[in-house]
Amino acid sequence: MSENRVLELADVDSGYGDVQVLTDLSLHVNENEIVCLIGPNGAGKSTVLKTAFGLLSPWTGSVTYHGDQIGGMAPEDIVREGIGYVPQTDNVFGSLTIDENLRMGGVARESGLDRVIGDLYDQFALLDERRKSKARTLSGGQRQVLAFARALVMEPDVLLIDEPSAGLAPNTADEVFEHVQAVNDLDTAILMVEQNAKKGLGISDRGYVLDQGTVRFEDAADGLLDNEEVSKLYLGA
Ligand SMILES: Nc1ncnc2c1ncn2[C@@H]1O[C@H](COP(=O)(O)OP(=O)(O)OP(=O)(O)O)[C@@H](O)[C@H]1O
Repeated sequence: MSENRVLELADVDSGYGDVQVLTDLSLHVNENEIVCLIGPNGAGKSTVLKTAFGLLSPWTGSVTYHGDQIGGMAPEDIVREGIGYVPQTDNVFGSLTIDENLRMGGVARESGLDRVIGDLYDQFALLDERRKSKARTLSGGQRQVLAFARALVMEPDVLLIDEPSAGLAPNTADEVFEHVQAVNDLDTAILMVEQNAKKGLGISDRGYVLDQGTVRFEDAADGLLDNEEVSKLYLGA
């Protein structure tokens, strides 16, 4: 294996209760990559992130982080290992200030909290300016940025992001995608679920098309964008 795999799901079956959603699903994220998961509603994209983050245990198959098994570990332990997760909704505490939200993101840190939060304020000026404001006063796009920053307080090697552009106006979504790229530029690999497949792939290195709980296509992002079958079936072309 030439590349350095941060996260890998291999031959995973997973689901809710006795309802199977993922079937024999395999995908991976290499160091410093942005990988985009696309596919129709209900394909199982969010379920992949939940299985990688320990919110669901794989029924069969393996989930590995830097080659170590993490399948079945609890989310609080997975966070300590170095995986961050930004869910699609309810990803910040509206009644807490921006600063309090960031500190909550670091409760599992043993040291260095002030240093890392200082670095995040340097990176995200809009958060720095509003430190003492309640998170509920932020716009949808700003809230999304706070959710990224909160997950970054643990300095993860890989960040799982569920539909960062959901519910945002196109211009705001573009700004959020720029922040995703900025996070990646600082050496955090990203596995992102995105409904806006063209834009999501547009900022990604590689992508996977999920349908009915399994991978139908995988390729470089440009390759998926240029693939006629993928375009016709999944990109609305
Ligand atoms: N908590 C749950 N309990 C039972 N079934 C669930 C649960 N969450 C999701 N599902 C089902 O799992 C399947 C896959 O859902 P998932 O949210 O992973 O799809 P998705 O590809 O992310 O779709 P969307 O774009 O609509 O979010 C769907 O049929 C959904 O109804």
